[in-house]
Parts: sequence; structure tokens; C-alpha cells
Amino acid sequence: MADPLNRIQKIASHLDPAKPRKFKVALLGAAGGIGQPLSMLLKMSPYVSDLALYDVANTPGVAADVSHMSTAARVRGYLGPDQLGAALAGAALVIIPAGVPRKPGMTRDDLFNINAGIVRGLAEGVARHCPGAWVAIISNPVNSTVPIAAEVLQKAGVLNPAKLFGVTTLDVVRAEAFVGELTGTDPRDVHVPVVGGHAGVTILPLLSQARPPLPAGMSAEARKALMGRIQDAGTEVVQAKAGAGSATLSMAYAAARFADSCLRAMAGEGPVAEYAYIRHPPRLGSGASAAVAADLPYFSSPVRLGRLGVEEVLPLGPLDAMEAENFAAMKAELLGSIQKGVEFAAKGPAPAPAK
Ligand SMILES: NC(=O)C1=CN([C@@H]2O[C@H](COP(=O)(O)OP(=O)(O)OC[C@H]3O[C@@H](n4cnc5c(N)ncnc54)[C@H](O)[C@@H]3O)[C@@H](O)[C@H]2O)C=CC1
Ligand SMILES: O=C([O-])CC(=O)C(=O)O
Repeated sequence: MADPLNRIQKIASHLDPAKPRKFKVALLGAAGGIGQPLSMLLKMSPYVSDLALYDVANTPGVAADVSHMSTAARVRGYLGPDQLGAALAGAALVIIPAGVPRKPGMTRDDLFNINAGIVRGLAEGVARHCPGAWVAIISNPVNSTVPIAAEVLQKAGVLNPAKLFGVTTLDVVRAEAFVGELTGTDPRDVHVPVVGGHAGVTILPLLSQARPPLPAGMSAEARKALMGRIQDAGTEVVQAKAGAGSATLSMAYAAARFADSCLRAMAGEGPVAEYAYIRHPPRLGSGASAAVAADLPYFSSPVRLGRLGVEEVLPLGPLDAMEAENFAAMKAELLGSIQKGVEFAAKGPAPAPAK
């Protein structure tokens, strides 16, 4: 068990009293199924000085409601494109869950036609109003929306791949929950790397690296079924909600956890270990990550976050036969989704000017 005094000293040695420890966070899509509970969780964060809640509908009510919580973060609501600039100005972290969710029978890619344009417009706003911010994209299909945002930021000359993330934390959270249930362990003590992308076969849980390990007697079929459950967990929720949307509460939990990692890293408490869908290489990484990058320009990877964003991309570690087979199977789909996003950003109609 870590010595708490050592931990405090380690944190203190990273802290620079001249550097800020609280930050403005802008949440775009704040009135939605994810946005509302995430607003509440962000209002509880000790790292948030200002919480800007932006949406095209209903933000005055959400902001009024959340602002009555007796925590320190100052809350303001922003409604519609005319107020996007004010919501973003000064933001250190922008979280984007804006867009439509799936209904039963749809794939995440079926959301592309609507959500691609939404993310492009909001990324334009980031480029104009807070070009140095960290940007965390939740809107699906994440495998394509992150490349779209990257292209928009690149065109504007402000892309820093170390600060652009697709949020895949929900996949990690689910793997922790399911492995915890299976092994009778508190999920907070479970560690399962989940890499790749955020749709079906592109979600690759590395169960061979699970801690605690899966039961020794677990059959290959049972391991495959567990991998399949993690990959299809989003669909499990979509079907259970039967037309009323997709995961919102577990996603808000996952996004709050990812935001906490980003803010702790910004505050100088790094290195903070995370998984996120990033453009490779955000920095010159290890040999292993460079090898991944050669084939797949975007990949959800184990990373270490510091003040400047992704400071290190860690190797994936050894894959067993089932994982290696899945890795090979994901490549074509992931590359296709990345290409679709890049082409959309390059060829699509010019976005409406962000205000
Ligand atoms: N990355 C992940 O692991 C997950 C991603 N998602 C995705 O998150 C997205 C949001 O899901 P929900 O919150 O359930 O949907 P929702 O429909 O409940 O909320 C979306 C919100 O976005 C707002 N919005 C639409 N266009 C906008 C714009 N141009 N600017 C600002 N706000 C805008 C809507 O007014 C609405 O309040 C979906 O695309 C969903 O697929 C959902 C769960 C997990
Ligand atoms: O499945 C969906 O459409 C929403 C999502 O990304 C998830 O729950 O992982």
C-alpha cells in the first residue's frame, strides 16, 4: 500500500504555487442526457473554478439548477451559437457530448451524418475562442469525430495532438465493473487496459493483462464472451432503454473521471495514467506506440498526462492470441472510420461561422 505521506510529498514536489490549480471548463451539449449529470459532477470538482454550460436548448434551466449546489465552481449557462464564443473564452478544458444518441438497431456510424457537422462547428469555435484548450470528445462516432476535430484545428493552425482526446473511459469503466463482478473484487481495485477505438470490434479489452487476473479455470469461450460483452455494452444499454437513448449516467461518471485526470495533470499532479483515443504520435513516443501509429493514425492508448497534455504514450504490452486476432480484425474498420472523418472535414461544406 502506498505511503500517504510519500504521496503527499510527491504531489507537493510537482506543485508550483505560481501555476493555477483551478480551471474554467466548458461543457458543450450540457443540457442533454450526458450533459446534465456531467454538469452536476463537474460542479463538485475542486479543480473547476468556472463551469460554462453551453447547448442549443435548455441551458438556462440546467445552469440555474446546478448553480444552487453548495460547491465553489461558478456556473453560467450559454444558449445558442451567439453565445458559444463567451462559453469558450478562457476555457482550459472543453468537453463535447453534443449530438444525437443511438436508437435500437443503429450503429454508432449511423450518427455520423448529424454529429459530424455538429462536432466540426464546435471545433471551429474552439479554434477561434480557446485554441490552447484541452478538448475531450464524447460525441459518436468517436472513431470519426476526433479526426474531424483534428482536421478543423489543423486547418486553423492550432492543432496540438497532445491535447485532443476521444473519451473511451466508459469502455475501461465497463471492463472494471464486469471483471470486478466476475472476480468478486471491488471494481475500484480492478485494472483492465482497453485500447483501440470506440465501436464494436475496435474496442479491445486486454483481458490477459487484467488485475486481478481472470480465474485460471475460465474457458476460452467464457473469455471471448466477456470480451464481446465489453465491446457490445453500449448496445446493451441502447436496447434496455428501448428508444430512449444510450448510456448517459455511466457515461457522465466516466467523463467526470476523465476530466478529473485532465485537470489533475494540468494542476501539476502528474503524471496521471489514462486511456484515450488520440492522434499518434502526440509526442515522439516509445517504439511500441510508434509501431501502432505507423498503421493507425488514431488509436486509444495508455498514456501519461502532464501539464502539457499527453506526455508519454505507453506500449500496449503483450497480447494473447485472442487479442492479437481482434487487433488484426479491427484495423480495417478503424482506418475506414478515420478516413471518413478526415474526408468529411476536407470536402464537406464550409461550416457556419462560429460566434
Ligand atoms: N464516447 C462515449 O463513450 C459515449 C458517447 N455517447 C454519445 O454522446 C452523444 C450525446 O449523447 P446524449 O447526451 O445521450 O444525447 P442527448 O440527445 O440527450 O443530448 C445531446 C445534447 O446535445 C445538444 N446539441 C445538439 N446540437 C448541438 C450543438 N450544435 N451545440 C451544442 N449542443 C448541441 C442537444 O441540444 C442535447 O442537449 C451522442 O452522440 C452519443 O452517441 C454516448 C455514450 C457514451
Ligand atoms: O452505444 C452508444 O451508442 C453510446 C456509447 O458510445 C456507449 O454507450 O458506449
